[in-house]
Amino acid sequence: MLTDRRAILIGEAIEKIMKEVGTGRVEKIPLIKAGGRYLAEDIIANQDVPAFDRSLYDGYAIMAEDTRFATKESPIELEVVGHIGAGSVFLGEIKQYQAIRIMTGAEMPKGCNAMIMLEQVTELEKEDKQFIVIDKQIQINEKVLKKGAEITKGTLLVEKGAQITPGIVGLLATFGYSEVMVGVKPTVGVLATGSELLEIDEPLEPGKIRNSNSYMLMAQIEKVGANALYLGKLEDRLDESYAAMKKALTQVDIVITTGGVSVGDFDFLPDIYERLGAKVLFNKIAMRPGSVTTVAKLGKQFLFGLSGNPSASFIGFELLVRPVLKTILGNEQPYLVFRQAILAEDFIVPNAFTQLIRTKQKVEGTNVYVSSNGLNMSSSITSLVGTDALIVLPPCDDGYKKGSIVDILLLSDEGQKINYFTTCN
Ligand SMILES: Nc1nc2c(c(=O)[nH]1)N[C@H]1C(S)=C(S)[C@@H](COP(=O)(O)OP(=O)(O)OC[C@H]3O[C@@H](n4cnc5c(N)ncnc54)[C@H](O)[C@@H]3O)O[C@H]1N2
Ligand code: MOO
Ligand SMILES: [Mg+2]
Repeated sequence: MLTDRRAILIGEAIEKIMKEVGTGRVEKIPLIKAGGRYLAEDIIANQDVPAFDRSLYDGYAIMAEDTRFATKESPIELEVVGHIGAGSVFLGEIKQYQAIRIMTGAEMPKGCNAMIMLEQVTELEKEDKQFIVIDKQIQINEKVLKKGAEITKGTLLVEKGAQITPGIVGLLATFGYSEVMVGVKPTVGVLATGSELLEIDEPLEPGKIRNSNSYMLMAQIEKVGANALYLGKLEDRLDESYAAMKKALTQVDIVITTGGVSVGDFDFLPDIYERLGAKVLFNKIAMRPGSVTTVAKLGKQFLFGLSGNPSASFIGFELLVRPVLKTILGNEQPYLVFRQAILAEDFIVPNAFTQLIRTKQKVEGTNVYVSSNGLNMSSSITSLVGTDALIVLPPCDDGYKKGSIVDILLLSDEGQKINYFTTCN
């Protein structure tokens, strides 16, 4: 069926969608499961770090004043009256010209205000007593990490919305968070449409193809951090497809469909949205691939009608679904990271729609070069392999020449090996 379609700009499409995203639910989960999730609470220091003055090295805790006149010519001797490792506390009293043998991380004994490393003293034994000889002046607080030197109680450590990186996990553990509040993972159902579709384990038949989009989309959903649910594939039959969609809406938070969203005789998604009474936010975007991408809302639930063409489906997800899922998960910066790069080939075909070209970045020195990663067609699947960014070419009558500076959207955070074998010389 033919429906009225007005292509809107990608930016407008994203705005329309993002206006409709409510805040996600939150839950408390064990820290061990929290990596990669998004904080639903500010983390505030509930103690000083360190919580006590700590020795930074293995050696001797001393009173710095005792070394005031120590020199190579007239070194001083301190008697060693105790011995502690990390985790132990010296409970005695230290007097003038005494020292405590102390290990890295141990709490500084009361009365001691500096430490000296093992390598910097000479150890002596006299009449069954242990002594150290020091031949230089030691400053107050030398080699001691003072209580609160890193963080003082009450400091805001990490803001709500941050992704819990391994570093943040370490921080949370330091402050005793065995559980942490995070955004709940939405469940996203994937429903493929098309009478041509076979299951992936079925042998090919004439005119048929395997349902690759569902699996690709589920991997994209999981990569973002949401839960993916495979809802199967549908024949291009309106009544059955409508019933399947109704059922899907009871099973998941968001439904993504692929295919059946254009103007063909068997493209039933527009009719399904109408029958459901869903609010269609838009049904055409001035982008290629993915121009037919349609997004609707039924109550609080999003229905993403992605194109059936694999590259279009992939890009529709990254540009439109990803920010919604990230926002629901609690991320306040849900968009793809963008940077600039140099075009390594001509794109001189004029296009009224923004082109999004799959690319694999080539880094040479400080320059990043981009060109099409294989077949630049909506139907292409192989161009998605190795793709680590999308080149964004807004409409332009003259197209784009090799050497132009263009925007790219990053899809991967994988880097390149750097040369670790250099020095500053
Ligand atoms: N007269 C017009 N025809 C088309 C237009 C148009 O504006 N006027 N738009 C074209 C564009 S652009 C695209 S993109 C496609 C989008 O079509 P649909 O989203 O309706 O998708 P289908 O027609 O169902 O399938 C398109 C293509 O993708 C293959 N496909 C579908 N599902 C899967 C899947 N799960 N895994 C792998 N491949 C899949 C399907 O076999 C088709 O080849 O419409 C153009 N036509
Ligand atoms: O939507 Mo189509 O992908 O523009 O080729
Ligand atoms: Mg179609």
